[in-house]
Amino acid sequence: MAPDNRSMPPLLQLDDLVVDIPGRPDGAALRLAVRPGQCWGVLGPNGAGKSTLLHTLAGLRPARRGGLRLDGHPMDDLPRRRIARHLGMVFQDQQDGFPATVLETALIGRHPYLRPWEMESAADYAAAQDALERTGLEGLEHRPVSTLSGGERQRLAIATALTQDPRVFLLDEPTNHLDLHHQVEVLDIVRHMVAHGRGAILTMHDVNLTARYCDHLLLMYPNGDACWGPTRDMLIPRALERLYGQPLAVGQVDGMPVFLPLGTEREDAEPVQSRQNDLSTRARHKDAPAP
Ligand SMILES: Nc1ncnc2c1ncn2[C@@H]1O[C@H](COP(=O)(O)OP(=O)(O)OP(=O)(O)O)[C@@H](O)[C@H]1O
Repeated sequence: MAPDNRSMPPLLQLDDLVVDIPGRPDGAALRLAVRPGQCWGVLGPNGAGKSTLLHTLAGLRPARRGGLRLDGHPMDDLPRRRIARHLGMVFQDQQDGFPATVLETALIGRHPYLRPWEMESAADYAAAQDALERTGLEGLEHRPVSTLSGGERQRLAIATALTQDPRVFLLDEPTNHLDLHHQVEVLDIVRHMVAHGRGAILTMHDVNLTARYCDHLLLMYPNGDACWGPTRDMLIPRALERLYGQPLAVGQVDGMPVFLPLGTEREDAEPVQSRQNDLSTRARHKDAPAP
């Protein structure tokens, strides 16, 4: 049975945090806690403020109101190095700051643990190598990052965060640029880290993968509203339709809800309830034509 992590002290706590989205009135004050073993998915349409929230949680931009606590300590009181050991951020788009190889880039994850001018140790190299292997980048160690494909670059960003080994992973669209197999592989890695006592917050656009991998959801609406809670309580079709302004069909696969976007141009669009389909794998396999 999964441990009841509600009794564990939060790794990251949002105390009535209001994200500062330029030119917009105050949105909802977020009061939630990320505990060891929890994976939070942040869903919302383009421009709702998901990346801005993650940057705020990483301490890269100030909140408009409220505060953050790491392990119970106000983040404002903590030195940057301590924060960098606690929080690992993967950005939505990776920038090539300066020419570097794949291995050198993964090793950046060890910087919060090194003194100024200290060289990486054999253990640091081993951590980077292990992260590259876990993300399927072994063999590319000496390639310039500029030669990587979009998906390889995204996996390198995840590998760098794994090398950093933070307590909380802040991942801005971690499945960006990834094919289906690598999406699942990366989310399995996140799940593994979470199962080993880390916490994670992921912004995502794929509702179905989010529902499958995240045990908690935060829904961010474009008007600044937000709601959050355990995933099983949040997957309400009408709430998701309102979130995206998008009609959805709802089915089931292996006992999990599955949401499919419907065309918006149909005038005869039926209400959600009557569009529910049984997409269970057993039903599909039974009805599938013989190969
Ligand atoms: N530095 C800035 N100056 C002005 N506006 C900004 C700035 N940063 C973000 N914004 C605006 O804030 C809003 C929220 O942006 P954000 O990138 O957080 O949204 P998002 O939910 O992550 O979107 P997406 O799903 O498209 O990645 C957007 O309207 C964006 O244009």
